[in-house]
Amino acid sequence: MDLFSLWEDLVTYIKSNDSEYSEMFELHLYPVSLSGSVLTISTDHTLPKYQVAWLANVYSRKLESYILKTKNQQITIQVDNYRPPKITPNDGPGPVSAHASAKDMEREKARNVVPPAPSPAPFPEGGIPSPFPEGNEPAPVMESKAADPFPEEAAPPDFTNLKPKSADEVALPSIQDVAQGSLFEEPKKPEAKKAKVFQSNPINEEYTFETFVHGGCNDVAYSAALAVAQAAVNPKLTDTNMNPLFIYGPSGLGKTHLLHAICNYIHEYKPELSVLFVSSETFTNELIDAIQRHATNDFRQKYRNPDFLLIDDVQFFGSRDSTKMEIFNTFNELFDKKKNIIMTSDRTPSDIEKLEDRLQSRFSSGLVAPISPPDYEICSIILKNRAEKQGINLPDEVVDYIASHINTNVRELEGAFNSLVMIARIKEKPITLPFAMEALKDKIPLDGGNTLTVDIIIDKVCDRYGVTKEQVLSNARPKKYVVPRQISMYLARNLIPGISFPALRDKFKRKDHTTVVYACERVEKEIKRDQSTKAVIDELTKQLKR
Ligand SMILES: Nc1ncnc2c1ncn2[C@@H]1O[C@H](COP(=O)(O)OP(=O)(O)OP(=O)(O)O)[C@@H](O)[C@H]1O
Repeated sequence: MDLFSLWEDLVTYIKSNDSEYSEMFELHLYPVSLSGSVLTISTDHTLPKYQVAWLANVYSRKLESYILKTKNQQITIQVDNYRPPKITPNDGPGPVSAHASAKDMEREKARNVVPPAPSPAPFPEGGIPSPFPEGNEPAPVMESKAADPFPEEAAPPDFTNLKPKSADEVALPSIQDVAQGSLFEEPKKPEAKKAKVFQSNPINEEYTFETFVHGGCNDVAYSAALAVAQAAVNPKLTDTNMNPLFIYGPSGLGKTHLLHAICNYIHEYKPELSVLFVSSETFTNELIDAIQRHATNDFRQKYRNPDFLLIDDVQFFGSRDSTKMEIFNTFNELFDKKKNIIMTSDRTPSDIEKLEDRLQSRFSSGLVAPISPPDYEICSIILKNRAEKQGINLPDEVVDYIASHINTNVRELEGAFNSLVMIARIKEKPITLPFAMEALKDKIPLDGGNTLTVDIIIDKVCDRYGVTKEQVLSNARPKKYVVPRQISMYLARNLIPGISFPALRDKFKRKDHTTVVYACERVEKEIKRDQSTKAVIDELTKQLKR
């Protein structure tokens, strides 16, 4: 395998699988060397460090696993963030390991803040042609061991294998700008932590950026959350395009984890900032309480002053006028004061029917970042991390078995892992594949289980209500069709992990996905209001999950 055939292969892969990254790849990246099992990629100096970190920490892993799968070779990708010239020869960005932790990257940054100065060409003679126009080439980054504050870090990239290659021989892939313009600079931990400023919801210290496993399904949300937290530490990095940050996706995929991670990060690096983290329910309840006690000033004092307001599950915001008005005013005031607002929801702002238009547009005015169900790789890493943390010996075949069957909801994945560990402890048995299959048979049917589909759900509901599928899928308005139609929509949305409203719109042959949103909310309300509806839904759910 040589450098350029590997590179071309990666380019083809990126173009066909992640075409949205193509532009950035083409403009900013090029292969530098393939030395042993290390592929070094360089970025030009215009690529923000934040995106370099994303490339090094998120996307490289995906490329590595692609190489492993297709070429059966364990390659590590290093990203050399090529920066403009430096005044002193003592500083310079070393390669960012594809597996570097956030802390590693931060240390790397510390060596990288020096103004430009004229200096020699970036590559040794006979090396790869510079991607920069002649005369505009940035100078090389000089490393000096004596002055290196982090001598244990990896050596600079190996340029010895470089062969000349003209730019048009290499189609350059690019990485999409997932969190625009966030330059990544060194946060410094304060010497002594000040008093904790968190209010309301307690923060789980385990939920950090380090413990969040990220990849293609969640990297936009992860990167944006990290960027927001980093901007708190270094306000120069603040990107107003990301305020508010709105993270959405189905249940159990780590949205709340990311909110905790932001709080933990700020608390670690900038504890003097005030961070208020609440659920939408807390917000609504406190508002109602404040109105009843004639204490709305206290409420406003609390909610309109924090540097960061994080609100979880905003789809549950109440629909009272007073709540809507208060959210609107709180939002506007924080926004005007350039304070940060981060929200999560199980759907996009425009899909939250109860929200009036002006709130929907406020919530959508920053970055709306999706989280999708995890893929097999992410699930495997999460399982391995859990097992390692608890000192459990989880054989690879068990990891494979669980990750390939439960890979749509991390909460369920964790539940399966916890049950398995618990049963093994109670029975005092080692965890083997047959043991795991038996222990998890409620969660993973031994026959492999039928994958639940919208059609199966509709059939089951039709049986229950004595109507036909055609009637459910028609536009007929009699109640005897509307009820099973709405219940089918509700069950499909809740039992098929990751299914989106637009996908349900198509399955149910509706013109507009808001019909599905409305149906789900309607059924949710009915379940709360009416015990017999709840019983029917519970029964159908049980049958469908069998
Ligand atoms: N990518 C991930 N890496 C590590 N742990 C994760 C990841 N995604 C989710 N988890 C874990 O899964 C569990 C559920 O996550 P979380 O509560 O953040 O989900 P959520 O999207 O907020 O769900 P809901 O919408 O139901 O509130 C948590 O224990 C969380 O730490």
